[in-house]
Amino acid sequence: MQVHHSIDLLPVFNNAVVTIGTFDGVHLGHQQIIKALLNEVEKVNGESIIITFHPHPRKIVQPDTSLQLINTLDEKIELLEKQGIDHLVVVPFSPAFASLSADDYIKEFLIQKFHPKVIVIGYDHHFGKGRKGNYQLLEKQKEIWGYNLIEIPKHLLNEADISSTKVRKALLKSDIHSANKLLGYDFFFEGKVVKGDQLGRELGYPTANMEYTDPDKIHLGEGVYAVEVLVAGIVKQGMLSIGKRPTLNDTIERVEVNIFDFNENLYGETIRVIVKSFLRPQIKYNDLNALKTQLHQDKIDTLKALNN
Ligand SMILES: Cc1cc2nc3c(=O)[nH]c(=O)nc-3n(C[C@H](O)[C@H](O)[C@H](O)COP(=O)(O)O)c2cc1C
Ligand SMILES: Nc1ncnc2c1ncn2[C@@H]1O[C@H](COP(=O)(O)OP(=O)(O)O)[C@@H](O)[C@H]1O
Repeated sequence: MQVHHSIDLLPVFNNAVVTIGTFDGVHLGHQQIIKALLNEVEKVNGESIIITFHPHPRKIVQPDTSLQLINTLDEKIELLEKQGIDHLVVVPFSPAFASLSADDYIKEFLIQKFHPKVIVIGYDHHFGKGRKGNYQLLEKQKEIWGYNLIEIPKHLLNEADISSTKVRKALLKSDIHSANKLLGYDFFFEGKVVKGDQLGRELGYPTANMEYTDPDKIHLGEGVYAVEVLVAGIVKQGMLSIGKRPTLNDTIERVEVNIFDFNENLYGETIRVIVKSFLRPQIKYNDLNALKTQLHQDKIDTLKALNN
């Protein structure tokens, strides 16, 4: 997959089959759209192109809203790469781009930059200033510009009943089971390992405390989870805790992971956590000994969850 970060340096595409969208999550619904796209590509012997935007359009149009995205841009690139797309065009979304009228968006952007043979689009897709452009407008102009228009049928999108909003809601309420089912892969996030209170090692369970590396990445809800951890390219098993450490009367939410069969210094490293299943909520224990007993049980439960 070729990734293009500028719309002024695009190659000349051969029978471009394009689809446009945010694709946050690259969930099962998105994967259906991509299948439809690849199907058309085969028919016209063309090249598959996904057009996406960065930063997220909402950040430009409504600058005050805080975003909680399922994927960072790098994660999205990685996930789309696996779908077998030829080109990903990451359009730098700017106020100037946002102010293109729907007609100009079609003419100056879609036609001039891509000369599409086929446009594959969801029934609810909107584009151009004030989100005025839609499927009907593309339909009206298809003879003028000579593209074929394929609508992703409503039932295909609705039947699966999958949306990025649903995935976000599930993640926020710690429902990793539903989130992973909707995504069609296991949710993951990355963080830089920072210093904690150095208490973990005393308990016998050292935990790498993580700081999110991307400010727009969604924060998984509180709880204890069975996970896999990717450390320098190697997958390890472990248990993740997200919470305010009620036992210690802490007030800051910590994201920390104890990696099994591992004993190395990770400070400053970036690690990836792949979240497999929810074990339990955060609990306030009477003392550290009770917490330690629970951590022992969590490890047993994690191994059971990961290895069955
Ligand atoms: C799997 C796991 C589960 C945890 N569950 C709880 C919990 O239920 N309640 C709590 O107060 N702290 C919980 N913790 C957090 C511990 O209190 C924390 O790891 C310990 O205080 C060490 O902190 P440190 O990394 O800053 O040294 C959990 C940690 C892990 C790794
Ligand atoms: N099995 C392990 N799991 C997680 N971190 C480990 C492990 N073994 C060694 N470490 C290292 O020890 C640190 C965690 O120890 P801990 O006593 O909890 O300190 P802190 O409170 O600073 O996180 C990690 O940041 C990492 O550098």
